[in-house]
Amino acid sequence: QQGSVTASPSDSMDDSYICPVTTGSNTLHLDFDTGSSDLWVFSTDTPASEQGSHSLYNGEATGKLLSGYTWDITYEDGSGSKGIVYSDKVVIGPVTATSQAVEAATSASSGFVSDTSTDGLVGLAFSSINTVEPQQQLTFFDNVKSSLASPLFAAVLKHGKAGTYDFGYLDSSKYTGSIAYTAVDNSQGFWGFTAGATTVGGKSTGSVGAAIMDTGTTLLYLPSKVVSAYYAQVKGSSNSNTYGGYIFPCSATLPDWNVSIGGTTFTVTGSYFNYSPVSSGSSTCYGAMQPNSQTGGSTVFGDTFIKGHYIVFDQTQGSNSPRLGLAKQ
Ligand SMILES: CC[C@H](C)[C@H](NC(=O)C[C@H](O)[C@H](CC1CCCCC1)NC(=O)CCNC(=O)[C@H](Cc1ccccc1)NC(=O)N1CCC(N)CC1)C(=O)NCc1cnc(C)nc1N
Repeated sequence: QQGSVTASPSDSMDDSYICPVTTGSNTLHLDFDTGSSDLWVFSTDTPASEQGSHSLYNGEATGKLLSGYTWDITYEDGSGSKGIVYSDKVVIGPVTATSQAVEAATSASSGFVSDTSTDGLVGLAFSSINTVEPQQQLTFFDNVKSSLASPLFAAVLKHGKAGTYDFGYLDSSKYTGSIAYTAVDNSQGFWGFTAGATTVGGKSTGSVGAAIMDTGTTLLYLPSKVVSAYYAQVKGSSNSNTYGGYIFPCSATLPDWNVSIGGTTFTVTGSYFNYSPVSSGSSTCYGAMQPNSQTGGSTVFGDTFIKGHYIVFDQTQGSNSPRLGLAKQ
């Protein structure tokens, strides 16, 4: 099988990208996250006080309870959720997993409860970091990959408009030039890779090193040397304690940023580095490139990098030789 599902920005800042997913017989809007490996949803098992206006999965109606199984996840940004586990049919686009572990939330942190755009997450990192106990469960991709035309999925996210996640095939109409491949280190359960030399305005701004490709992270978090060299090219920028990161006048001209990955140079358009005003109506803006000290030291290529590129999460060389493919959209 193979197929594509629409991925829509959750808000005007491209904070995350949301896709319709049918779990059992209900369609929910879920955040596809290559930085975690649990598929969890708001459900009829979520306390009514926490259900908010979310669409709900009804495990009792369509799923098979995995008796005694639990899950409990905490994310980089301190948010989290936990609950019980069903096995059920999950359909993404035209791709079906017949017995997918659907993790029903019995509690979720306040950010999830109030974020009405998202009814849960589809974890697409490696199953080695799935949090279900007593027996770890497989991700949607791991469940379907042997039935896909090719064992791969592609993220085709866009700035301010709908893109897609494609499962099982490469779509040459969605990228230009050729795909550059680079080896993945999945020892920590992530789509880890090595990024190389960076330049801004023709000047070298240092090398990046080990990084992860994470659709579930909004911004681009890089070594401080690279970040400070970038903002040195942005008039009026500063690293603000007040706002916990680099800020600049919203009128500033933001230069493009270039990075070498898999022997090819990729560019993030300067305007993508304007995340948003620090508060509504302010003429001071917050940068979409920030130091990796904000992410516990991990260098994370989040949506700021991913949107505008064609990123292939690929196991065609075997599940022990995962790789990332990158191309320009
Ligand atoms: C099995 C755990 C799993 C691997 C887990 N993985 C992750 O945390 C990475 C994963 O991609 C998660 C997935 C998120 C979680 C929140 C909901 C949306 C998806 N990414 C992050 O936590 C990166 C930091 N957060 C973000 O980038 C969120 C994403 C978001 C978007 C829209 C709405 C709400 C949240 N963005 C914001 O909060 N924004 C508001 C602030 C603005 N400056 C940027 C945008 C982990 O590393 N946990 C270990 C961990 C635990 N505790 C801590 C403190 N750090 C940790 N790393």
